[in-house]
Amino acid sequence: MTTIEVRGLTKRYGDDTVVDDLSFTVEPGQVTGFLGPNGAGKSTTMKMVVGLVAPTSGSVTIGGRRHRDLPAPLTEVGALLDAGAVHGDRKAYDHLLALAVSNGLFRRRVDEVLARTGLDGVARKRAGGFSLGMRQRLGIAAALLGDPRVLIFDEPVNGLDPEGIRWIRDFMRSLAREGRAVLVSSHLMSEMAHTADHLVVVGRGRLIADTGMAEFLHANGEGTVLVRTPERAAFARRLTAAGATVRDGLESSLVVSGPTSEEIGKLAAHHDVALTELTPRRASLEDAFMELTRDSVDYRGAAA
Ligand SMILES: Nc1ncnc2c1ncn2[C@@H]1O[C@H](COP(=O)(O)OP(=O)(O)OP(=O)(O)O)[C@@H](O)[C@H]1O
Repeated sequence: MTTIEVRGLTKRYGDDTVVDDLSFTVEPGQVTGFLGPNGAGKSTTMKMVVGLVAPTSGSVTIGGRRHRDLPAPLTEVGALLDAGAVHGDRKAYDHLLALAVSNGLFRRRVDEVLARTGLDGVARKRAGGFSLGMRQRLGIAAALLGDPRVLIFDEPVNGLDPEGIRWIRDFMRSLAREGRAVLVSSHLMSEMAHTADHLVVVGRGRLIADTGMAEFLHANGEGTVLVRTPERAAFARRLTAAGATVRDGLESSLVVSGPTSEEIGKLAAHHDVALTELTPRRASLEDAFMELTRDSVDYRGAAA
């Protein structure tokens, strides 16, 4: 199983430290969301993974080896870094064929990746006429040419319409289900909530959080239930006796974790307690992310 191991990774441009002693691991079989505000150093880190930028110090390895030591890099790691980087006058098929041939890959992979990304119908069309969504698919097709175990995508859904976003999300999930390690960057928490199993959050080049998605959701309120009742103290005791964890919420409410809202409703009915509110809470991920990165946003609007 191939992982990406980032250890003490640092990049300085002059006096600016844009990636600062970053360490994390991207595990196979899951989507790792790489999240941070604009300018946090995500793209620079991804470029260091694939050897396009040299680290000032620290290391990044793929399956234990640095990118420059991989004998056939495209068969180990595929990357979508900039979807615009395709010759506009080249046909999709020819673009992929040139990449395959120059990297010693089988020609049949071109047809395979075109089919997998749904581009077989436009393979003989010039990439210059492609929509942004189709250019993204072509970039993904190129990343998949060597059938690599590790894939990295830099802001793949930026600028796409809802259908394009849905397609990319589902596609990344299917790559992870095949046991590949998938690293995808975004500056939108809401995007990650739909896609990632694991989260690596950065701000000003530094690691802010490295956590499972489920843990992150739970820590930020997902799975709790807001309860209001005129018999607040008595019902809180009943809930605690039934094994729930109860804390005081705003405006005389109770925030209950453990049981579902249905179980809480049944417990109330059983003890003849009137409830005036019973609301399962959804975590506000965007709020949680803003809170996490509050001190590391470079340029904030005047209203913030
Ligand atoms: N070649 C370079 N020379 C000097 N500074 C650079 C260079 N490349 C990136 N930077 C700076 O490094 C910082 C991090 O940039 P980077 O693109 O890695 O961030 P990012 O998290 O991907 O942000 P975004 O979401 O805006 O792309 C920025 O302040 C950027 O201006």
